[in-house]
Amino acid sequence: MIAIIGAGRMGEALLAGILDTGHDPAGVLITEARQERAEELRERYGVANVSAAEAASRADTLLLAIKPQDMVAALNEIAAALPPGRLVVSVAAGITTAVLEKHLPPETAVVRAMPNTPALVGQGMTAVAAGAHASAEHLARAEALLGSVGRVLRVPEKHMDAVTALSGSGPAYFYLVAEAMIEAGVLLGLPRATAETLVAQTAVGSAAMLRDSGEHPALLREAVTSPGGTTAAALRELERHGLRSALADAVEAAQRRSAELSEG
Ligand SMILES: NC(=O)C1=CN([C@@H]2O[C@H](COP(=O)(O)OP(=O)(O)OC[C@H]3O[C@@H](n4cnc5c(N)ncnc54)[C@H](O)[C@@H]3O)[C@@H](O)[C@H]2O)C=CC1
Ligand SMILES: O=C(O)[C@@H]1CCC=N1
Repeated sequence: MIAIIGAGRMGEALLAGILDTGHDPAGVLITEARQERAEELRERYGVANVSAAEAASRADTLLLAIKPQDMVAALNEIAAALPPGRLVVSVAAGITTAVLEKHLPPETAVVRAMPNTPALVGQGMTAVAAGAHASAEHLARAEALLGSVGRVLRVPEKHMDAVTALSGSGPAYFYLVAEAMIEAGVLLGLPRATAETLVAQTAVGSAAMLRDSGEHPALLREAVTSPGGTTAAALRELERHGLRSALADAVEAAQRRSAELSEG
């Protein structure tokens, strides 16, 4: 039995992805504080909403997808009812395995994970790091669960804030670029629906080449850039407006924020 504690945006992405892989909804519980949200998910996915204590006592694996600011309160509720031998996986930004362990019964196996919302469509990217009491079997169990909704990479825990900044928040950067490109297409006079289709499929195609061709992105970009052509004219403007340094500053800010969240 799996329990997802906190079924907001990330919790739902994981829930939907896990069910899509053929997991029986009867084997998944949710614990969601907002009643109307719990009801919506029950209707959509057929999963039951139970108290944190019931989730802790019935599920072998607890997946915590609540905000970092709500984490300690939720851990205290779970800790009171958690039998030995359970696996607790947290996807909260900035919450270290040490903090999780401190608020759970001694020796509890914890895994810190950082997924992203494309898990909803089975294309997630998750990084995992084991806590002090998580065995190889626990880590493998967390990897199998998160691997059902995309790719999984093991990282040292010290890299988790950087991972959060890059792949955890990363989808938002791509969506912002997509949004801006669609608006630019509309500015050029394209119908909005046309611009949306052009941008979405260009994103999908570019992402597939980036992942599957084995080529460095710089080479893929060069292949689009004809001498004296349109792409070179566009790229010069992107460089002039500081796209690279904007991204470097952005991921640094995200990493800092992730580190701040661990301070409570
Ligand atoms: N949204 C994203 O792209 C990603 C989010 N995360 C992490 O996932 C966590 C959740 O983020 P979001 O889904 O964006 O936030 P959200 O606000 O959409 O979801 C949090 C949910 O938890 C519920 N909740 C709060 N306290 C609770 C409690 N004690 N018991 C049961 N339910 C409770 C809230 O009602 C809400 O539905 C955060 O820790 C975030 O760092 C990690 C990776 C990506
Ligand atoms: O914005 C956030 O804090 C969460 C963590 C990574 C993506 N969303």
